Amino acid sequence: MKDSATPYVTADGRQIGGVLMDMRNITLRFGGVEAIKDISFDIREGEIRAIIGPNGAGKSSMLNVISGFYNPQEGEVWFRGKKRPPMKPYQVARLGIARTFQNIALFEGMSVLDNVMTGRLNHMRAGMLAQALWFGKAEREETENRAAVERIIDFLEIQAIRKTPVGRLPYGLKKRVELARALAAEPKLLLLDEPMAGMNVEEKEDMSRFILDVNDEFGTTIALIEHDMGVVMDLSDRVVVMDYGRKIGDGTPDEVRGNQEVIDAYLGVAHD
Ligand SMILES: Nc1ncnc2c1ncn2[C@@H]1O[C@H](COP(=O)(O)OP(=O)(O)OP(=O)(O)O)[C@@H](O)[C@H]1O
Repeated sequence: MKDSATPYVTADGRQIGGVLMDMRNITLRFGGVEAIKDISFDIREGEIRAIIGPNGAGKSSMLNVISGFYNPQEGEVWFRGKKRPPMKPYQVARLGIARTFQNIALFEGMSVLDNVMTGRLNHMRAGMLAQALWFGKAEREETENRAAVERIIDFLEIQAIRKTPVGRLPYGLKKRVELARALAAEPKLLLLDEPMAGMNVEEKEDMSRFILDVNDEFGTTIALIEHDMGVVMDLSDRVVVMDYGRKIGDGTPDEVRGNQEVIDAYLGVAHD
């Protein structure tokens, strides 16, 4: 089965490797509220992994633990075979974890190109003075960064709007620019917070295709939270189901669909 760490090839020919991220017995509290209760799951290299659950289940909290926004009171976060100590989000980003946000977080007055360039900040090493004087290493780095960003802009088919200020774009395209910016960081793990929220059917289809293409083309491991069940079941290799801060299901879309506790949670069956 796919729970062991043995690499395998999916039905559509994608390579799934060993464990990339391992969440072990995570508990997160806000005062008296236990948003996450002793949850363990892993994310494997090359996988598309979804976290689903009814409102208030703890999904955003979990994504925020993965991205370093919250540090859990209990449990361990392992990334690329190493236990990750409590960190700030920018330190987590440097480890190779990038994310998008539920409420788009772009610079509205800046062009698409400049927004995507901000995703490269972790790849800019030359000092400020060298950059200001524009020579040597700084110049090489700038050329490399521009080339990487242009590749992503082409890949996500946003060439036509590269000079447009983000504030003027329709919602679906802003979401795509946010994806581009996260990809510009060349992450090992890409976190998507409700990538389809607020989109129409056509925009959802486009976004689904881009998520699959990113995973396939760049081999990026993806973890996402999403409310649209059809999308989740179509895209994901495995799904974690949360309810009231607990994990109530974990497996392939088919396994999760057949899980009675999951069905009850979604139908709103009362808890004891
Ligand atoms: N910063 C916070 N302070 C206090 N309580 C919080 C905070 N963030 C989340 N919670 C609580 O933790 C629980 C889980 O919330 P969370 O937002 O993680 O759920 P969710 O599954 O993402 O919900 P939704 O689908 O509605 O976004 C809820 O009871 C929520 O009220």
